[in-house]
Amino acid sequence: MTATKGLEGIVATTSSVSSIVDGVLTYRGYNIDDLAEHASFEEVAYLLWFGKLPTKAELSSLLSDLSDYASIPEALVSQIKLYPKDLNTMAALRSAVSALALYDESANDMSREANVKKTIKLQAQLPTIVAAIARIREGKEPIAPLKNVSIAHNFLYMLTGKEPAEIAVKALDKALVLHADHELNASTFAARVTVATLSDIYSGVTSAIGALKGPLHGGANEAVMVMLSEINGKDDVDRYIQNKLDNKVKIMGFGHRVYKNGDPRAKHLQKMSYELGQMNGDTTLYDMSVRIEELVVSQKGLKPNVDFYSASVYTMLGIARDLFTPIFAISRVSGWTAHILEQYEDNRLIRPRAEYTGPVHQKYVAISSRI
Ligand SMILES: CC(=O)SCCNC(=O)CCNC(=O)[C@H](O)C(C)(C)COP(=O)(O)OP(=O)(O)OC[C@H]1O[C@@H](n2cnc3c(N)ncnc32)[C@H](O)[C@@H]1OP(=O)(O)O
Ligand SMILES: O=C([O-])CC(=O)C(=O)O
Repeated sequence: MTATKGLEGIVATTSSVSSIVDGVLTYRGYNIDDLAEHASFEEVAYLLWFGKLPTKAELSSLLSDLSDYASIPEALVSQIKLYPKDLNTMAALRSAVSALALYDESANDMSREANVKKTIKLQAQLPTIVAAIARIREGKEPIAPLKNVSIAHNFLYMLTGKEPAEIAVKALDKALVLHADHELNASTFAARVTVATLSDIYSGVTSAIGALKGPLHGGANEAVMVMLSEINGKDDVDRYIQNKLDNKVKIMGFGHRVYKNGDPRAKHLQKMSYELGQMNGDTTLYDMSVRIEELVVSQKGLKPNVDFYSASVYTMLGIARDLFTPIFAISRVSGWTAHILEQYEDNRLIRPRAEYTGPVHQKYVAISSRI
């Protein structure tokens, strides 16, 4: 038995949810460029869950379910109020989603029907939970979700209590489309491993949130913003990046396990970053990002991934840095749950082997004789 570090190149499952072939990302066979240009996030979520684009009637029924399920239990709000104010938002989200299972009578009902309902509930409730965490940690009361608006619209509204600008809703909606699914990324794999034991959907999503939190995965978007805020304007980019590269420090938002010629989602976020900068009359973050890209591409041959330009996009939308990764979760829960449903459909326990590298033939030594 020989291990492959990080399971690189190992095909661990079959899936019909999304694919990456020759650098092209598709959801259920639809190219991400096409979806980013034309589809709403809710249409994409429907596509991921049910394998086809919704008709008008199907979409309107989904929107109505999402609206009906968007509130969260009062007891959960009370729990969030007990979290420390200087919380880590992803840790808070992980805890809150785990707790959500306690308030769902059907949490352990493993029928397809119950799991589809929980899928839609999780999608509806995650934005409400994230907005509640964001407000409560600032000492504010959470804001109840609006009825009959998109997830992007509702989330921005629940953060501030103000009607969001149409351009902000459109930008966030597109970002949600771009983040919705990504084949067997680490958090999706974590979700599939968890539910393959026939554990419940909340356990799967809680595992996934834990995996997404790390800076080598979803946490990189926040780390990109930390980097941008440490750089003193465009003229300071070269000094800062050179110093990191000379010291072999990774530049967050660059590189990818699967894409070696660039992440197809990055160009959409780059364009949004440019457009939002133009609209706000300040392209500093965009300009800095472009210069960072030039340096990292020329010196390391590494291209930006989905996390790189999303940092400047979210900042220009007025969103706090520590909400970037939770926003990733708001989108990716659509993909996680699509994979969980797929796993349940044709399940087998996921249990690979490890190549043992420790000592052998050890003899037990009584504690009195140990040194
Ligand atoms: C949504 C997402 O999850 S997208 C990914 C988000 N993560 C990041 O942006 C974090 C920064 N990037 C990385 O850490 C990596 O590129 C990963 C984790 C995304 C992919 O990692 P892997 O396929 O395991 O590549 P690995 O980390 O082994 O890197 C291979 C080589 O490239 C280098 N490298 C990889 N990424 C970077 C980077 N961002 N900056 C500088 N060097 C890098 C490594 O140092 C390593 O060099 P070495 O061979 O000289 O030691
Ligand atoms: O696929 C990966 O390894 C990481 C990624 O880009 C994602 O999850 O969107």
